[in-house]
Amino acid sequence: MAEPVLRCRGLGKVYRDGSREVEVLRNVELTLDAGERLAIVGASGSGKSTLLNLLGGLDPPSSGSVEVAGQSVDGMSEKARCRWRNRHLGFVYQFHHLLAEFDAAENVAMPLLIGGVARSEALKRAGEMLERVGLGARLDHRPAALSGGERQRVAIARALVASPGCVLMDEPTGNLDPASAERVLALIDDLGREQAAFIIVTHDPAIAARMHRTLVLEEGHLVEMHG
Ligand SMILES: Nc1ncnc2c1ncn2[C@@H]1O[C@H](COP(=O)(O)OP(=O)(O)OP(=O)(O)O)[C@@H](O)[C@H]1O
Repeated sequence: MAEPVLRCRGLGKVYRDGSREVEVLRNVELTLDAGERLAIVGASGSGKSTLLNLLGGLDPPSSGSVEVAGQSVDGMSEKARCRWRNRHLGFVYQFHHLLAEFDAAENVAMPLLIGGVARSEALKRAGEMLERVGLGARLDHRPAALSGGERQRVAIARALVASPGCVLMDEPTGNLDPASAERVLALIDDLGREQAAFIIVTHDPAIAARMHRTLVLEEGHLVEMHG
């Protein structure tokens, strides 16, 4: 049987704020198969962003483990973790997090450059990816010269350019008008069919309905959504 793209076991997160402890995640179990598209929903403050940060190795869990492509992040050095993240994961955040001083093609090329691909090849592949997201005419525009929807499409191109097994998205359309949001979602449908598994955090039931499976975070537990 094929190995899952991502698996977490007994995942827990407690934030300590002075003498106060907030237990945000409790014993979260999740298995994501290749090509699977999963929505995570839950009330504001239920821990969705926290979970995504743990899954992406951006923040350490208080308990439990995360494995991506069969490899656990536990105990990795910072450098090894960055390499692991760059190789296996793509990220799309609510706010694009593009680098202001680089143009669209350079931003998209970044995961390839970090992964050791030569600059000319990286920029060529970035250009092809931007073409695919409908931004072939914007390669040399810096983020400030792009609309919100265009920036988000650049961020999606960047997340996918190195063909990661898994893409983590935190409210990727939360910040967009309905027409731009639809364009971004159509792109996720399209690109998702071809390659990566996706986990998308969303408040929007209509977006969740487009995924294969929806899980809800409730009182720290991740459970199947019913009805
Ligand atoms: N660094 C931190 N220190 C202390 N508490 C935190 C920290 N980060 C998040 N929290 C708390 O953890 C809980 C979960 O936050 P998180 O941002 O993961 O929720 P969310 O479901 O993504 O919310 P939203 O939908 O509003 O973005 C919240 O109660 C928040 O206040």
